[in-house]
Amino acid sequence: MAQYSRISGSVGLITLKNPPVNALSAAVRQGIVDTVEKALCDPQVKSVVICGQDGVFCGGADVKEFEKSMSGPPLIPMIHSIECATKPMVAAIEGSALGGGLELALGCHYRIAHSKARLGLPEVTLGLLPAAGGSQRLPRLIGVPAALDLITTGRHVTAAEALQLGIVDQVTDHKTVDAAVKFALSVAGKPLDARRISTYPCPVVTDLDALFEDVMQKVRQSARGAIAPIACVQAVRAAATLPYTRGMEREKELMATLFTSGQARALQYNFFAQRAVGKWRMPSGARWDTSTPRPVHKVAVIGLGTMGRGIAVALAQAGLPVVTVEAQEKQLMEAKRVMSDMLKRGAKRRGVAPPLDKISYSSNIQDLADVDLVIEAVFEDMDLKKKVFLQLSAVCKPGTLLCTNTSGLDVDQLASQTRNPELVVGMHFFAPAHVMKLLEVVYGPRSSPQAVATAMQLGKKMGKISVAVGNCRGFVGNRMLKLYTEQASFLLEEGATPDLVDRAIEEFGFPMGVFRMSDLSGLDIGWRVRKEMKLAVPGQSARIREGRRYSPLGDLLCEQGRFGQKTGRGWYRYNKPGDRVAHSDPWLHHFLEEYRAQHGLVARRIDQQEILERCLYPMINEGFRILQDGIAAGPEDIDVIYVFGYGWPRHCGGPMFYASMVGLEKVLERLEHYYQAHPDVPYLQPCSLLRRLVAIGSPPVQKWREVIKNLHSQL
Ligand SMILES: CCCCCCC[C@H](O)CC(=O)SCCNC(=O)CCNC(=O)[C@H](O)C(C)(C)COP(=O)([O-])OP(=O)([O-])OC[C@H]1O[C@@H](n2cnc3c(N)ncnc32)[C@H](O)[C@@H]1OP(=O)([O-])[O-]
Repeated sequence: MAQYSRISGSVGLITLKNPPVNALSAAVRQGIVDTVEKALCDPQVKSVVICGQDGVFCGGADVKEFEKSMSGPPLIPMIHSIECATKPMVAAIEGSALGGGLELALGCHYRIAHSKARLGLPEVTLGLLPAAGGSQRLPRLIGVPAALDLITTGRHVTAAEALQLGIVDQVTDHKTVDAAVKFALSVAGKPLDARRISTYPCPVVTDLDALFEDVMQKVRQSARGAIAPIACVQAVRAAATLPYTRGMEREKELMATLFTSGQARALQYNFFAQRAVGKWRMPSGARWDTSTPRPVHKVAVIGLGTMGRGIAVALAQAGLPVVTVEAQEKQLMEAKRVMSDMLKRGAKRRGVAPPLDKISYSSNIQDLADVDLVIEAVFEDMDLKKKVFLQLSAVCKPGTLLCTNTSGLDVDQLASQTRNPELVVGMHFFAPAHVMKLLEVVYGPRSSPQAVATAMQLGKKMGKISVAVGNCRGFVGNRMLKLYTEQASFLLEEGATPDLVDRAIEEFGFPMGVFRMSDLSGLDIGWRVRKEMKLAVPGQSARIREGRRYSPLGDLLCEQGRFGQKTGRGWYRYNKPGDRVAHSDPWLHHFLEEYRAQHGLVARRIDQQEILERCLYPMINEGFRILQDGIAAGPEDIDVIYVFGYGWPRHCGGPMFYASMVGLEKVLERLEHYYQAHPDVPYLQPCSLLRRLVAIGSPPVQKWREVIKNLHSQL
């Protein structure tokens, strides 16, 4: 909807009304067409201001409409008619002007923005391009290099940057609509020919071919298989080389390919999934909107290894006072030096003062008496963590939330050490914790909804995408990852090499293959856990343990001191310890051959399809088990965890969305096939939820929650 009024005698005011972001739904587009016509026909009106209600200009096209057949007036002619208007049209931009919202503003003759507004063309993040003239108008307005940057990354710019780039004409700290009305009065009756961006020639670029070649190469590299960034470059190239109308035809053509692509569906699903995970619910029925978080004014981090340091830095960067505790004096001093550097670097990047005074350092746990929330990040050892929780329970004031950053240990066992188990939750950060977006908030059977709400809110304050999940070994992310890494080792036993497996995974779109990733994080971490579980026994190379297939390859490498990058040797060879460039290692290939000979294994040719199916489908199957067990509330939770914590390519949606794209029947059939071929790997057996979904006709991923709910109600 759009509302029309006349103010200050001669200014027509059009207000977009579609909360919460005034997206350009069919009704809003119709409203704009009608009110623009009204303003142009009103002889009293000399100029027009377009604004959005509730402090938001416009969040762009209504993405929810993309799934339906299009109705209402199309966007392109609507914006074109605004540009052609014979009365000055002024966009008053508050909050956001994104995508179609900015394209609408670019159709106006002038743009006034509030200093806190943010502008951008983020269509690429939804698998699209700015196809309401944005790819053709923006380069004409701000030049090709700047437009390429904005359109291919989708980044939002501040009003100040928008002014500097020439996207807006004026920035105000006052009421934007008032400033726009004043401006509209001042330009009434002035000629408009020079204000119609579509008539501008695109600013000349010397050596256009070299520029586009360079940008295309960079985009291809960072896109990791995503098609939208490439189409964005092609569209801007059309703006730089073709007249406007032909450029618009090219924009339309490119958009047509993207619009119906699986990647666009995946990215748009992911956009809504990110928002869905904020609306968490627990199996008890507790929910995000009925649980009130406790106030958190002061936080503590105990244990200053890599994770603890990153967490404390992220908290300080979010503006929270943090008390850090590390028992060993030497480690404490080293952490202080490293964390100060991290804070300074981060502040320099963001152009702010480093929040050094937010962090205090102590070696005495008694200093945690007055904090509201503690995040324990000591060594991943249950006995040690239990001791820490016992101490915390005695030291902290009543009501302090006690959180553990364990990556998979039983949160409930830790809770049982404390006076108030309902105040214990897991806060599983991902390394480096001040950079990675994901946070798994893990509730145990006794965690209170208030504790979950508090951890979720703290995650939000820290700029994390937080997902609430239930308590089980490895939670969601690591529980699924275990099968992925295990399958990769099995593939080596059967004839693959680390390079072959990694190439297939990286071509799929992961930033790093499974073995490169293992070398980066260190093979010794998993080895230590397996030794604790008595699964790994030094000197043993048996391939069946606890009645099922086991690959001792990782253990055998660790026994040789090959821990990955840090030792300069792992699944790959590095020029020196700590080096990051992985080289294929003839030693390893020879070692694999000997290993196969020792176990009577005959190497066979393994193709890319098998690598992907063997690595990804068992993970997906485990994802279905996680849903069936109620550990994750819906497929969106799993997908968000994988995209933001494990590098799953966003344009494939996440493992569960990907399964729905591939077809659940196919996933089921391949799992059955692999289970038959490897009956000693129990988790290859298709899970009953997957079978159930296939049996009822493979409903779309958005409907799975309903099926799961019915399944649970029948139990
Ligand atoms: C061939 C056809 C030709 C078509 C031509 C199209 C051309 C055009 O170039 C395409 C586009 O514009 S593509 C679009 C390009 N635009 C973008 O990519 C901008 C996407 N939006 C954003 O980045 C953020 O929402 C804002 C920064 C706007 C607000 O952030 P915030 O204040 O943290 O708020 P929040 O929590 O994020 O959202 C609140 C609620 O609004 C919902 N919703 C939001 N935008 C929506 C939309 N466009 N739509 C629908 N819904 C949208 C959101 O789901 C949530 O709903 P819930 O039910 O309450 O959960």
